[in-house]
Amino acid sequence: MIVFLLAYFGLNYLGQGNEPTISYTEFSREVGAGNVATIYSKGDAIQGQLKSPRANPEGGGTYSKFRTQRPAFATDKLWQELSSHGVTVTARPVVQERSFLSNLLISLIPIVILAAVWIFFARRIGAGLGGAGGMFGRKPPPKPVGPRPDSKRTTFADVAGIDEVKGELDDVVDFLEHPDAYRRMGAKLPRGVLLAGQPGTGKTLLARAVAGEAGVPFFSASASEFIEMIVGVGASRVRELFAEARKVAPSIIFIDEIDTIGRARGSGASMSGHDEREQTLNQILTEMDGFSGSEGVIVIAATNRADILDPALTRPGRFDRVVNVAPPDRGGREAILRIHTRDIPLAPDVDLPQMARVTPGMTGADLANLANEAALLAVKRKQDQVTAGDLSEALEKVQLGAERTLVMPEEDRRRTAYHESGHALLGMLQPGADPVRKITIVPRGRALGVTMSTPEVERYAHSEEYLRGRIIGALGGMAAEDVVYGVVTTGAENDLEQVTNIARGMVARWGMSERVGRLSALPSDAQQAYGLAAAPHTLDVIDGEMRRIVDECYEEALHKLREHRGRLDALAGALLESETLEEAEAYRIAGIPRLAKESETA
Ligand SMILES: Nc1ncnc2c1ncn2[C@@H]1O[C@H](COP(=O)(O)OP(=O)(O)OP(=O)(O)O)[C@@H](O)[C@H]1O
Ligand SMILES: [Zn+2]
Repeated sequence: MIVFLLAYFGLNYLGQGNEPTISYTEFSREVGAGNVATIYSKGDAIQGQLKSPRANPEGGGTYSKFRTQRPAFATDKLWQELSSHGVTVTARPVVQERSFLSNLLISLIPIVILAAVWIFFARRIGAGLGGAGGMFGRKPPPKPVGPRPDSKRTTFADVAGIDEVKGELDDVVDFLEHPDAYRRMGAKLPRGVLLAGQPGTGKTLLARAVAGEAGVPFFSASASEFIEMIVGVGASRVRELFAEARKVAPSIIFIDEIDTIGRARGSGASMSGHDEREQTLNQILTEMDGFSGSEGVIVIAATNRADILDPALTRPGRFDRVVNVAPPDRGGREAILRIHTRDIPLAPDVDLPQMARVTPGMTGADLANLANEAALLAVKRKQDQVTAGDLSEALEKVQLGAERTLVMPEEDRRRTAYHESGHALLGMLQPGADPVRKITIVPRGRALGVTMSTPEVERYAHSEEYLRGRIIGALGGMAAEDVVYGVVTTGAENDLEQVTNIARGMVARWGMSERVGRLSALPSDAQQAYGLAAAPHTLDVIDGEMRRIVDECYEEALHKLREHRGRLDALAGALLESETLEEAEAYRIAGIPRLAKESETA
């Protein structure tokens, strides 16, 4: 672009000033002699070109280009004379006696106009007409990727290691397959499904597989595409996208990176582009609200920042189903490796279970990449099979090339395994506590691991003993690190938040502290509105009581974990091995009978 500009400017500027200025008389003589081919005039200034060159009056050589000035007294006879001698007259402004700068500016004008027109049309074409508006990196509007005969369609068989997630999408598939059956029953269907999970966990793949399973067209767009555009276009593209999808319903619309337009308003949005974002988001919401619910268009959106999404997005009737897509555990990684080595001839020494063992933390995309790198190595070495050596070399390469640490350091895994085992073990030991459903050290979101326990039946009132049990369980992670390593890490932030909330409730809201008494000691918002606030002295007492409860619970947690150290080690070891333990397995490994059943009736 720069090169083009200079060349254009240079030509224009250097092209003048060479020609001599001749007298008007001489000019008339040349006209009379029939030797003038062309003239340009502006006002009284004339530039022209002779048919055959003349000797230069101002110096040596000859000239054929010239300039002259028409005297004010020249009459219109000139015109007659010119025409009678067949002179081609072109009237047009001539650049003359201008500064370097104004010449430059004038030279730029046509380019600026051209560029503006160019951009305008490129965008128009790209935005609306389905043409090739690729000049500015814009993608053409999404075309449905339906079941095409030439390409293999993606199905659930192509997705591995995230079986629970597939299960959650089964009914979406069923609905897309038999929309009429649902319609007849008057059943309302999910309109939007939000897939939340870190990059590379297979969200796009999953959405594609839902379409493939149901055999319906798949429209895919990335939310960031919408806001790259000039204002107003994002929303109209959304409108088109939905119109297209409705035409061929049942169908799926997939919107990747929904967080780029769906982040909560006012959360770090830049000033520019803000409107466009909001308009586009509103258009999506409007389209979804406009669904009658039985049209058969399902919107699947993906994000790796579910935490920053505008709550408007997850309201009922919109993306009201949120499905978390976590990275795979060991078994899952093995299954994914199998899928991605389906078409690769493997040498007998390849041990996929072992590969799965040494790749904790890797996502499906990482593993697909790993398999491909190994195949590339084998080709380079002219082997006809991929060997275990290729795979481990590929692993090294993939890890070196990655920006983030793909494989969690063993040190962190061990610590996480103990942390989660601490939560779980105390949950299992505590009479009356909610049963432990699942323990995992597969990181999700910002958590390095998760221990889930949910009540068998919904409880509406909690005893003091139950609440203390919850606090002890929540402190269990920290306590386990304390017992095993003698130091604690930052991994317990969330746990402490929970602990604090429960303790505050016990002391200040539920009358479970002798010293504070049966007072609602921390005013609710409503009470504050009436000017009711706790006395400073009361706040001190509350603080002291909360500390006392939490300290007592922590002592008990430490005590119990020391007492049951063997169980703690067993759980942590099993977690390191398989990364995820389901309820029955967890209780078996800890050697604890499930107590939950009896206590639930209490
Ligand atoms: N669970 C899985 N099973 C099989 N292959 C997987 C799985 N997860 C990811 N992959 C492989 O990784 C590729 C990339 O995954 P995909 O694009 O679906 O991830 P994503 O979660 O949508 O990532 P992003 O957030 O970066 O868009 C897939 O095309 C597939 O080859
Ligand atoms: Zn924890």
